[in-house]
Amino acid sequence: MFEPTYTAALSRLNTFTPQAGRDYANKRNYDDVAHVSALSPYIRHRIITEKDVLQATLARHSPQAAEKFIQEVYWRTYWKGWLEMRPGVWAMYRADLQAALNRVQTESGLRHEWEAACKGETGIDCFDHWAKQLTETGYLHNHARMWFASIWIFTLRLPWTLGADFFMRHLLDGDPASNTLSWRWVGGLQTIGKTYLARPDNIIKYTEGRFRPKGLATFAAALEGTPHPDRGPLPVSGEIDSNVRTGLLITEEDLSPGWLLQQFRSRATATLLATPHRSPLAMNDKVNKFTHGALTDCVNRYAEQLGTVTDVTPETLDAWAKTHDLDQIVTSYLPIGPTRDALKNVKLVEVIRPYDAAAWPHATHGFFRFKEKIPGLLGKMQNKAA
Ligand SMILES: Cc1cc2nc3c(=O)[nH]c(=O)nc-3n(C[C@H](O)[C@H](O)[C@H](O)COP(=O)(O)OP(=O)(O)OC[C@H]3O[C@@H](n4cnc5c(N)ncnc54)[C@H](O)[C@@H]3O)c2cc1C
Repeated sequence: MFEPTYTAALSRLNTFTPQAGRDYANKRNYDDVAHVSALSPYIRHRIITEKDVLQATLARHSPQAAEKFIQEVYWRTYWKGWLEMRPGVWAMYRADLQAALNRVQTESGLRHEWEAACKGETGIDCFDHWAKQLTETGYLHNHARMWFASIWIFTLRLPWTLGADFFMRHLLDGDPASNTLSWRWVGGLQTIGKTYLARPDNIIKYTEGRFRPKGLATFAAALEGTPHPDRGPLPVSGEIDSNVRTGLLITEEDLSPGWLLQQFRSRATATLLATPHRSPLAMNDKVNKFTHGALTDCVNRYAEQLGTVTDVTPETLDAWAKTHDLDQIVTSYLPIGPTRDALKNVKLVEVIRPYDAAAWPHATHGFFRFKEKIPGLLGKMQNKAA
């Protein structure tokens, strides 16, 4: 269903764009991929960027007509900015997940229920269907993700971190900010006291009667958790020194390095995948293949500007830089998440895209406040290179 190439991303964008106006606003909540873009695996890895998607949308629709779709694209941006200012939430998720996985090792009842949920063997037919759809295709509609997370937390009463990890292992678009914070939102940890309850009438309506679940939780009491850490400063973009020997690092966080290559000449390029670090457990091989294929496609697209290309690991990156006699390694900013964690001991010049730099400072509170800035952000975006 998802070919990991720029050509496939562009083709999907072109096919979807005519629908990004009223059709999307009216039908996007139906659990049917025909009414949404299915662009997330591409945008997540910046095979095409948020800016590409927004510009294509605005070339076809007015900002008013495509308001809903534009807002959805900005949800990703908002979540990323929010997490950048509270990196402790990601660290807490990873620690709580490890604790939940330890419980799975020692508590056979929990292990049994967790395995049944992951295999789609709970007896709740819609939930079982989505579990299988996710593991088989690497994609779920947004509404299905919300219902699934809600049933996981409030009906099956499983630890939310295990559910978030299940998504991270199988989603082609598995994203530390969107995934962690959406699961927290469903469980009532993100917007304090506000939970999301999956209701049978809503599922019947938006699956057009395919599912009529019985026995779902009728009440969703917010989970208890540590309060949000205080908001910290945003990261500052690195400055490229154009007088020294420079290499480029490409990671799965940004597979459109053209905007960086306009700023310096790369003597050599290193490529690094941190996909296996998305979970302490084994990743679905479809996810590994998707990021690997997308990285190969990126290298082929930019081959003439990259110099010698070498696959590296966090452990071999320094040695690679020495071999090529580099003074600096430039990369697109690594957002909070597994790639950043894996490279925490390596000195890099991380450059933040102007799109992110303009939007992230507004992710201070809830999305409601953020979305008021969207018209201004769209205006700024048109004048910036990336
Ligand atoms: C529990 C849960 C977990 C999620 N985990 C992830 C994840 O790991 N990775 C991920 O990319 N998205 C995640 N989402 C957000 C959202 O479900 C997906 O981005 C969306 O379903 C992707 O499908 P699409 O491209 O067809 O979306 P469309 O409806 O076509 O939307 C267009 C684009 O807008 C962005 N977008 C839309 N809705 C959201 C949203 N709620 N939050 C953030 N961005 C959004 C995506 O980039 C998407 O490609 C999660 C949502 C929930 C409720």
